[in-house]
Amino acid sequence: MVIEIIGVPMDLGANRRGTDMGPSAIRYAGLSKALRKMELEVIDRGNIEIPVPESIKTENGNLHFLAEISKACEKLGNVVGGILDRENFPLILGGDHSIAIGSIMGVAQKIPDIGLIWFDAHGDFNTLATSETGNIHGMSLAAACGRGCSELVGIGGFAPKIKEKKMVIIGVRDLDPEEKEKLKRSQVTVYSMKKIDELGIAKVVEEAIRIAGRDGSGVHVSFDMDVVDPSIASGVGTPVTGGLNYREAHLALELIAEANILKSLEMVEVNPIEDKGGNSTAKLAVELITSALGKRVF
Ligand SMILES: NC(=[NH2+])NCCC[C@H](N)C(=O)O
Ligand SMILES: [Mn+2]
Ligand SMILES: [Mn+2]
Repeated sequence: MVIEIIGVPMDLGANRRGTDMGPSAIRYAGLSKALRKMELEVIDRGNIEIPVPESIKTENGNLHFLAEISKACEKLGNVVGGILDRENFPLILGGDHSIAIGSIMGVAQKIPDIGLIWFDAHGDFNTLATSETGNIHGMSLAAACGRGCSELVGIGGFAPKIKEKKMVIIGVRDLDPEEKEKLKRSQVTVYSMKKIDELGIAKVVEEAIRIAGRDGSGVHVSFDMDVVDPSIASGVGTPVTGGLNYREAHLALELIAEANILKSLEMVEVNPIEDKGGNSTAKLAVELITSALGKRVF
């Protein structure tokens, strides 16, 4: 399998600077080398250009950097589509989670009935009406469902990107009040940390694979590093205690690899500025990517 890496140095969707350095941090942690060691062929396509230099504030009403994020997402979607056209595997490095709108545009365009497994401490199910921050990284899942403003929802010229029935969120523990109500009324399946405590991560992932991977069309995995507990993933912009432990995170991705359903993968929200020890979060991201791509303990 040929893995094509594409970085998205984006932090305009978050309230804290630093996730724009995520792609560098993950590359520096040895991503290509780790993949080549698994005998995968790797092509690094570099980064998507973000249309705004870091210090310029062009805040757009209550949706910060809407135009810039939409533009970058559209570009990303086209690059991801191209990778799939070449029958290669898109590995997308974030960047804050707003970029998922672009990744999902690209995969859904090429694989119309694709499912989605979204690992996150958050729901990212806000719209302008419910967001308390105006940050687009808290709205990207909603946008993929066709909920929210047309500039986000309509990226790539089609909506919704994926049917809610084929979307699963794993690891949630921090929802805004109205976001929670909206998510409850949606058809998205949500496995909160409580559910993981009760059922165990293996059972949860097995069910997620069944729901998102139904009809054999494959899944896109969007992995927000803040789903992992901050004690081992400190380098994220919006940490929340009570997350997945080291083995739970690996097992989840090992099971997805074993199910042979993964069509594309994105790792987002790595923020090396916040990291508490030697780029450890990016190193963990590299390890988790290898698990998702089939590395086995035994
Ligand atoms: N991808 C993320 N880390 N999202 C965090 C979102 C936090 C909060 N719910 C918001 O709307 O701003
Ligand atoms: Mn997220
Ligand atoms: Mn999150």
